[in-house]
Amino acid sequence: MIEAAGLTKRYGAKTAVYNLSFQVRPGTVTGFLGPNGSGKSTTMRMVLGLDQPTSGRVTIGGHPFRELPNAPRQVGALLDAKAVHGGRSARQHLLCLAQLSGIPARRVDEVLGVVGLQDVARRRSKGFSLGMGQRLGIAAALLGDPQVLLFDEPVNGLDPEGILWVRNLMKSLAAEGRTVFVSSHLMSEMALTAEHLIVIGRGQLLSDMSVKDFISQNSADFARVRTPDTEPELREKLTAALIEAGGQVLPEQDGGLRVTGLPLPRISDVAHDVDVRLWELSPHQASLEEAYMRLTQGAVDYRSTADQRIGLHQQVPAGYTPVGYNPADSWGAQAAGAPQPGGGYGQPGAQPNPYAAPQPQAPPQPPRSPAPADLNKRDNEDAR
Ligand SMILES: Nc1ncnc2c1ncn2[C@@H]1O[C@H](COP(=O)(O)OP(=O)(O)OP(=O)(O)O)[C@@H](O)[C@H]1O
Repeated sequence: MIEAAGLTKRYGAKTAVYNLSFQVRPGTVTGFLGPNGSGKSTTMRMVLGLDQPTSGRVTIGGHPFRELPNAPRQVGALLDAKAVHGGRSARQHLLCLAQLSGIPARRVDEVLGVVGLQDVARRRSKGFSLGMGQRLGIAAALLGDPQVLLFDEPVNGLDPEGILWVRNLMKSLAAEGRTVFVSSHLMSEMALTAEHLIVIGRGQLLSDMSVKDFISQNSADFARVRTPDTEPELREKLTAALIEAGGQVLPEQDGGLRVTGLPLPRISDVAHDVDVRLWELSPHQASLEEAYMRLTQGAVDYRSTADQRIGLHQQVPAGYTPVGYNPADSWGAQAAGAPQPGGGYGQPGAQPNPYAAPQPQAPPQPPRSPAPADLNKRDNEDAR
């Protein structure tokens, strides 16, 4: 098990990870999701002892990585697939790693077979495609047959067949009882691969729950309604009547309406009562990708100016406390120098929120906006 409590990392003035607490359990694939720059790699580097936390603590099986006896046999990781000596062949690269960790050479051939690189094992890795490089990185992670595996964006550069292969590999490793922690910025991919999700934004925990719970909490049902395009006033009339009847109504880009809070028959009755004809009345479910984008939209560092114009830009609200694992119940409360675990911003004992101060370069923030119309394209296309 991987356990983080109050994990914080600052690089000078930049807070990359803030007060992060979570557990990654054996026997399941845990997806680690967040937009670009949200702190996934920094967190993984701290798990692996490659970066020292500014405060807080992270352990594997109860020990900080650097104190693990024979760490390469216990923990395998793919962090940067390009971190390979390009002049060496795939086999030589793995042999060097194996020798450093006292792993027998026959294991090198085994893992080359597992990742499907046996036929190119003697080719220099500098000629490898991005996907082949990812496979070599995965082979290196598997070398010590470890119980704990971390993969940072393992499907980067892989073709659909490669993506499916990684997905099945992660699941089979977890089914063998291993702890599998996989980062991605793609909700759709994680929904197919992981059973548990840890979502972060700007280094902070946004959500920590099973994929099943994430779906049921975030994939709200809604109705799509369209009135005749030729009579725009009917749309306005129906909107007012539906709101009057207790529904929430959002306009969609194609002229339709997204209605929540009213069952379909009631919407039909309301339309009939105000004498509005309908061209469409259909049930839908918000996609998982949309739910993820809504969750993280306040925590995206890099964004198209077009997105800003349509009001997608929000800050993580001050005082926001994610629902999830609270390490105050275990050893987290004792972590040396750790901020009060579980203390959200604005709570007693919490460190000052580094994100609460207005960002000087940030554009003016609109109030929390309804679901942006352009996200509705994936209606009824639940990623699962
Ligand atoms: N060595 C460093 N020095 C300064 N800032 C850093 C350093 N490493 C990371 N950061 C910053 O910390 C933040 C988190 O970066 P990190 O690479 O952990 O995010 P990420 O979620 O892995 O992003 P991506 O999905 O783009 O790989 C970013 O703003 C990044 O610029």
